[in-house]
Amino acid sequence: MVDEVNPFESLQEQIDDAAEYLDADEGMIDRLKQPERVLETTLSVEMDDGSIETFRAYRSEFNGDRGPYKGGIRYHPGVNRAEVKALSGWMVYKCAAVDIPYGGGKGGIEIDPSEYSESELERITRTFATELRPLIGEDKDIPAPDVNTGQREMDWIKDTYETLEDTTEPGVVTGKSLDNGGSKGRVEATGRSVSITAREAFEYLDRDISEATVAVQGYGNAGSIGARLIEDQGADVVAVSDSSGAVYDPDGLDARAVKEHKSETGSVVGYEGASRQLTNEELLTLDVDILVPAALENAIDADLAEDVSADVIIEAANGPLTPDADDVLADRDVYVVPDILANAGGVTVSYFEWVQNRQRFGWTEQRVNEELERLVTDAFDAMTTAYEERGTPNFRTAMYTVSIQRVLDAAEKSGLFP
Ligand SMILES: NC(=O)C1=CN([C@@H]2O[C@H](COP(=O)(O)OP(=O)(O)OC[C@H]3O[C@@H](n4cnc5c(N)ncnc54)[C@H](OP(=O)(O)O)[C@@H]3O)[C@@H](O)[C@H]2O)C=CC1
Ligand SMILES: O=C(O)CCC(=O)C(=O)O
Repeated sequence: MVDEVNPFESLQEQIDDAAEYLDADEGMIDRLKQPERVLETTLSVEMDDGSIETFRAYRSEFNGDRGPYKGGIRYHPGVNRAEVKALSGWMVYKCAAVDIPYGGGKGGIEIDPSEYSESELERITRTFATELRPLIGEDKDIPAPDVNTGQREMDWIKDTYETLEDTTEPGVVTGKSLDNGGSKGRVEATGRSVSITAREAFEYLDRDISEATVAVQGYGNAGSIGARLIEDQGADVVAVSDSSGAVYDPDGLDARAVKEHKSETGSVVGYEGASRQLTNEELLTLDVDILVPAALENAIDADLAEDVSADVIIEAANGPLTPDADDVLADRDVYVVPDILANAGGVTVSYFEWVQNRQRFGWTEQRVNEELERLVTDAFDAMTTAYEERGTPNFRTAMYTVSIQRVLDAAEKSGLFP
């Protein structure tokens, strides 16, 4: 990872790059480059042995022009203020890309959750939810899962909020378990948009995805399901990795079997169907057709980008390429489907979950997946149209021009600046 690149500065650079193609007031663009507010707090929590431990925690509300703030909660030792600000900004432009009525937010706790028991994690999460209570609500700010959080944490947050508020408000968080008001298809949704956008990119380039080879960095929710759904289109997933290393087989791994192995042993490493192990760096530069970074920010910098051999990159992770890497890849004609579209399936089905919660009416999985397909392919078309008509250097800048214009239109038409 390239730690010295500040993801918040990357976000601002991405906005500036797109603004060059828009006829927008400079002040309006500056307004879209800063969060509206950031909560930074310390959680003090009792451990199982009776000691007290403290944790830094954050929630950034970036922009609410198009609707309530929306975005996940991350548990990771690398969480910090700049990262959370960047992630919340990316949410704004992601929700606008798929045209769902949300702004952007993101939160996190600086913690390695693998070092804590389930009961400690529950107390940590409930303490965070208590701190978040004044900010969140189904019309205000709606958290969801991100790295190292999932249904369990969302259920705890919902329960804490509803208890403190003495209400029933399932739409206060999304990504909940089905038993607690979650949506069918939410667990698979991020991987599903990864696979839909891979298919669309191959169609756009007039290539056959069933002939493609694929490497996936990160084998959690986004990466493992993305791999499985791309494999279902006939492609060969030849390499996958997690934080312990990578496994490789030129004839193709079995994405489901690797996931089972990881669930049983904690890592993809040691999967017996692989012909050999690789480092994460070797995986990122493998000679494959599709590369799917699905771990964390800054996985590929300009130097590494020179050695990337894939033709198409589908950004399942948020912010996996530095802006300099983007420039190198555009010069080398590597197509990058940007995070704000490729992984937008997660927040899109979160939106469907929120709609179902408000309607008190559950949708079938078929309906969820059809609506997801429609919103993601519409966004892909809007991106490629902007790419061709505006002549942007890459898909990312094209997608940002579409998203920023939508946010600007909402702000202007609401009479924000009479
Ligand atoms: N979950 C969601 O709905 C969404 C997630 N995303 C983004 O997708 C990315 C992954 O999130 P998600 O799948 O939810 O998270 P998970 O926690 O489910 O998985 C993260 C995966 O990344 C791996 N990883 C972490 N560090 C490295 C590293 N240095 N090298 C290789 N692999 C690494 C982890 O390995 P290990 O298992 O060993 O810890 C794990 O397999 C993030 O950028 C997130 O913001 C975007 C949209 C929605
Ligand atoms: O489902 C959501 O609301 C947000 C998911 C998320 O954090 C993301 O898209 O990065």
